[in-house]
Amino acid sequence: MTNKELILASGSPRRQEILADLQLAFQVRTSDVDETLPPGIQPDEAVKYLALKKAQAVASTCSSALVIGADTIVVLDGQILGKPADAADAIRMLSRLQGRVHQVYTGIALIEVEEGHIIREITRARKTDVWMRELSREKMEWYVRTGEPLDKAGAYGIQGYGAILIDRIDGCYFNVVGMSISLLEQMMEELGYSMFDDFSKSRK
Ligand SMILES: Cc1cn([C@H]2C[C@H](O)[C@@H](COP(=O)(O)OP(=O)(O)OP(=O)(O)O)O2)c(=O)[nH]c1=O
Repeated sequence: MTNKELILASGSPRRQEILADLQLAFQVRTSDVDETLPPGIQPDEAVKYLALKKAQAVASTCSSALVIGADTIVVLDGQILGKPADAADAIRMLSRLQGRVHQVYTGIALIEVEEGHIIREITRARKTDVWMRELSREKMEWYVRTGEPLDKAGAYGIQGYGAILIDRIDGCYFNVVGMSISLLEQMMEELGYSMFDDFSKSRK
């Protein structure tokens, strides 16, 4: 058992739901980091870079904690697609993704803080291949009208109405939603913790 707090440094409702569904005791603390990427950075490095930035911004305000940061991007033909700027941008993104396979990368950063100091920090990234089916203009317009695409990388959410757009995936489903549970547990184990032994609500 640990006396550390588990802190999710993310405003993403999807990431909060992932941890809540696992019955973990955690707090949410967000920061406002600049998400500009260094030019030419590779996708797996990009998501680790941003996940770490988000986690570091929150870790610097903690006294005794394990802080989780994460970042998700969609990559098509090697080009990074972030969140759409507006509905027209969402249609543009979906037009490019439909009928094709793309990659979703999510980076996770885990930072251990003790007595207000960062002791250890690790970052990992995972990739999932996602096949989106062919979509008519009407289908894309309907989907964008649901409002779902606007706050999501690649303009879709596999966990919502977006499920009807996706034919199949190769890799971790939770990695597409915003954070791979198995990768997070693996990272916790690397630091000598376990989600369920240390942060399960039933153990508090
Ligand atoms: C591809 C895909 C992305 N997404 C979401 C996950 C992330 O919330 C979002 C990518 O944006 P991120 O910048 O990774 O995260 P965020 O801005 O929502 O939250 P924060 O920066 O505070 O951590 O896209 C889905 O919910 N479903 C999907 O299928």
